Amino acid sequence: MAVYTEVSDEELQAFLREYEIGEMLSLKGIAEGVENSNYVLHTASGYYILTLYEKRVDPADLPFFLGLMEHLAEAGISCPVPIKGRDGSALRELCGRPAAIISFLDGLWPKRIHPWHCQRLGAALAELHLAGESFQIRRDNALSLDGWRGLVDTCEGRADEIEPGLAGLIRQELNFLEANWPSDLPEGVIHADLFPDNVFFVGERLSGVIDFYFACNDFLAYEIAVCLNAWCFESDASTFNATKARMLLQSYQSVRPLSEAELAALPILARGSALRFLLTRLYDILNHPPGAYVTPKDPREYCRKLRFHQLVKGPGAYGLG
Ligand SMILES: Nc1ncnc2c1ncn2[C@@H]1O[C@H](COP(=O)(O)OP(=O)(O)O)[C@@H](O)[C@H]1O
Ligand SMILES: N[C@@H](CCOP(=O)(O)O)C(=O)O
Repeated sequence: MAVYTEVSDEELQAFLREYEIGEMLSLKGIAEGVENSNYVLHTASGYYILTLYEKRVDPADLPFFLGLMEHLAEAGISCPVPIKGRDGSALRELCGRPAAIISFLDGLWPKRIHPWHCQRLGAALAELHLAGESFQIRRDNALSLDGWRGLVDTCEGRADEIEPGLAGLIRQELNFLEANWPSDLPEGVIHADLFPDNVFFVGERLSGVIDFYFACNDFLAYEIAVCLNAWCFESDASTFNATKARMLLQSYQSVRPLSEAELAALPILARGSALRFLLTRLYDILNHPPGAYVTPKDPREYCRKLRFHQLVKGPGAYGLG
């Protein structure tokens, strides 16, 4: 359950006086999510999402996240739009936390992934990458190579509690990635957490993308690798579904063709992406406060995905060629 901060009726009413979105009708906490406190807010003018940004979000990054959503929505990407108050600002404070209201997106995230989901995702991702080209603010990816080293240093002492041999796996993989990580691929704004729970569908139409709170500048092809991991494995997390990957890659390339260098880099980018989610999940499970509402995600899923990519010889393994 992701409601860390409770909001009283009085606090909410005072907060809403800063907006022109009508009288408050109801406020309901949202159980899903990990990072922030999210509520569905119903007012006389419709439904919205109220987010209170919790301690893992650096307030200095919020203008990037909110500005990006506004920029992408203006460019025609279906994503939440930050709602501005009477003073023209979308970012203010509630219950001692930075807080914002964003528009509500219709749709449901897919619990079971079919190849057609991956096809819709590929084109939407490429459109997002193109729309991000003209966004002026920059945010480096704190969860790329440098960040991974910090997480390995913090976690490796207790990693074998989760799976025997895990400490060795992550140390060796980090060494490999540090020696081989590409340096000259096309960069741009990426969502960086484009998992199925952040992509909504209405029927077979992709209705929108949410949760831009990891967005940053990085290799565009790294984002594709994140999606290959999050969308294209079967539920055992070891069996890779090359049909889903082909649908994703072909559809992406129908909007933004990938260079030879980007295609050749996919296996190492997929290894890096697997290590990134392995490490953040490992950190979260090792530092999970007893009794906390949020259920930590399983890092071992990403060990299995990493082991798959370690055996990959080239991009053909992802359904191409
Ligand atoms: N703009 C939105 N429209 C509709 N539902 C949303 C929207 N933003 C968030 N949600 C709901 O809130 C849940 C958690 O949001 P998310 O941004 O993923 O949280 P967190 O960043 O804490 O992980 C989502 O799974 C979805 O159900
Ligand atoms: N997608 C990450 C966790 C981040 O959670 P989200 O609810 O903010 O998408 C993972 O699966 O490890």
